[in-house]
Amino acid sequence: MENVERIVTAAAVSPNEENVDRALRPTLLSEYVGQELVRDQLSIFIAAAKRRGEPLDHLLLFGPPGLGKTTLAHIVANEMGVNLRQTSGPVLERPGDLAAILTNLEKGDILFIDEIHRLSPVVEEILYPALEDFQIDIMIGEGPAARSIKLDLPPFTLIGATTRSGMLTNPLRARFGIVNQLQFYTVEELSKIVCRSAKLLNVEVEPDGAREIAQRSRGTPRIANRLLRRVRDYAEVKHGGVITRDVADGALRMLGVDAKGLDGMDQRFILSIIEKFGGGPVGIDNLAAAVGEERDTLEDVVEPYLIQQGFIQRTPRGRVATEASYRHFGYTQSKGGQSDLF
Ligand SMILES: Nc1ncnc2c1ncn2[C@@H]1O[C@H](COP(=O)(O)OP(=O)(O)OP(=O)(O)O)[C@@H](O)[C@H]1O
Ligand SMILES: [Mg+2]
Repeated sequence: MENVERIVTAAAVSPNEENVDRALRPTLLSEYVGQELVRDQLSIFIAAAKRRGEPLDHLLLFGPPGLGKTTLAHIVANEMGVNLRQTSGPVLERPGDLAAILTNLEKGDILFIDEIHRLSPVVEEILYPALEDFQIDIMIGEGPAARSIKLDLPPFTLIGATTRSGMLTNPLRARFGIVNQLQFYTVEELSKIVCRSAKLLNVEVEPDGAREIAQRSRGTPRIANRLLRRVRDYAEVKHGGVITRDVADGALRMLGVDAKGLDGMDQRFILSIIEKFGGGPVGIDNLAAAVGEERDTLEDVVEPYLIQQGFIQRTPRGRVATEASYRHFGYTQSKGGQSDLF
């Protein structure tokens, strides 16, 4: 099914947006806003690895889309002063695809594999000895003449990124020395990101305007940057270009993003639980059918923020709408899960 474009979807929606992403990407750890725990850890590990003249330990980054995994991988390469080779799980179809990349790495390089949970099992097999002993076994020739040879690789660092750490196999996960989970950003952190991006985009934004955008960005820098660009258009056409709180509010309202940053998909998701399934519990497959969206998208993109904000709960019997959901949509929750509009 085609994904309808959501204004607050966390995934990059177009190649053009990926270019903007790149332009707004911080390049140093000190410019990377928030994620303090991750930043503190990495700065120590990076300093130690550099002092020993060794590559950094293999690093796994996980968390919902748009929180800064790719950005962080590039920052690590930059801080280590090494090259970064970028690929992704679905692109590496055959063992040879990965072997070709591995044998071309230089000492200390970083190999960044995005969507690492989507590596095929045969490709993953090649990766194990590569990560552990910096060696790969490759097959040369075919049939009776086929033989396996061992190749030494230069020491390198793998950075794996995934939105679903639960889908990684245990042997793969065990080979990462550092595992970091990225968290949703606070409004203060997102305000900082909006102000920084505004400067880079040459847009004038008042502190209250930045805050208004931050509050409605679903805890996600990519969304904050996207909303900033849309609000900028609105400000230029209607208000001489300056983003004030009122301008941001007007623009976001027009775009259908509500006061909590929930967009049409979030709203449909929560309202289905309340209106079609009596508040839940309801299984994710039934919900996916009810809102016309794929299960994976709901689980990776829509749900994490709604859970973090306390709008829904995941229980063993299915999804449940919380009191906060009922309140947000103007319902009272009466006993027995029935709901009435005030
Ligand atoms: N900590 C941060 N500080 C400032 N800007 C950030 C930060 N994290 C992310 N960004 C901004 O958000 C954009 C999206 O981040 P990024 O592409 O790294 O996300 P991602 O986690 O790799 O997403 P995906 O799962 O979709 O690949 C970046 O272009 C960058 O401008
Ligand atoms: Mg990415």
